[in-house]
Amino acid sequence: MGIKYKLRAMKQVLLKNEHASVSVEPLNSEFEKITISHRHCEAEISLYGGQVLRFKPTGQQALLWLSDSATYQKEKAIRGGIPLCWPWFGANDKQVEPAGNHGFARQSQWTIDKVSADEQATTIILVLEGEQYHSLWPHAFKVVQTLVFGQSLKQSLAMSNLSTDDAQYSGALHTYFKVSHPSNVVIDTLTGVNFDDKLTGLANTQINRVSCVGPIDREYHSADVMTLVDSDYEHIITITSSGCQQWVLWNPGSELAATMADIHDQGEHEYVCLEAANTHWQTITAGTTVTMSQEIAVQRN
Ligand SMILES: O=P(O)(O)OC[C@H]1O[C@@H](O)[C@H](O)[C@@H](O)[C@@H]1O
Repeated sequence: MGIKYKLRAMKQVLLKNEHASVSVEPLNSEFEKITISHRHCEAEISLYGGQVLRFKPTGQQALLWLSDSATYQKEKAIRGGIPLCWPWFGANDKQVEPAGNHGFARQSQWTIDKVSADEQATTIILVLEGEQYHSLWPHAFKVVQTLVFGQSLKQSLAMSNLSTDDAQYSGALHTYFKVSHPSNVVIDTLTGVNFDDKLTGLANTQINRVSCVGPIDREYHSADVMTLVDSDYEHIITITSSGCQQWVLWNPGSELAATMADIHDQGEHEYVCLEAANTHWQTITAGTTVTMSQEIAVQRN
């Protein structure tokens, strides 16, 4: 089982120095959030899901979308920010019965391991660990998420298999990028890349510039650096991944979004998900650690 989680009754300052202040406070009666203020950025993280909710580099647009209708409730995932899809991505295709999308990490309480800040950034390290934690993933494990909030956001997920058997995982850093409108967004770095289209079930190659207007749900087989250019926000977001073999591009489009209670009215016109992912099963050999990571940086265009 995972570590028993104890909710703090009131706001607690975790760190305050000449560079940053970091505090943790109740988000509602069950959950807590960490708030970070640094000269280079403002950010928030929910300990439920270990999920970055907000990141705004100083002098720039907020980079992450968070639904106004997001639910903050056990056994539900928070819609927005950067949900952690782990230890499986999408539906768990090893199971006969549906297992629930995207694993259990985004529906688990994470704990704070370390907080530090210097002139360049605030670093937060969160941990999720357990054994027999989920019937579909019984392995003893420890996942360490390191978040470095500075002018950019660096995020890494180090997954340790502490059991004596090899384990398999798939996963994604499921980033909801806040955009002026998906039709204003260009991701030319996907042009020429092979993809699996989850809506048609067909494999294809991206010949022309991809449209980010939903419905779109594709797994692009590329580990290249991605650029997301938003003509109205007049900025370029650069996303660099490591330990990830795919980029998933997802926007539900209006028809599906209208059926999703946790997307506020017209919310699907405010984001594009571009997810650093391993959509196929990967092995974590017994006793070893593997890492998925990304860096998100923005510049004016
Ligand atoms: O609604 P969820 O479980 O957060 O998933 C959202 C989407 O996440 C994307 O990563 C998947 O490719 C989509 O198929 C899925 O619909």
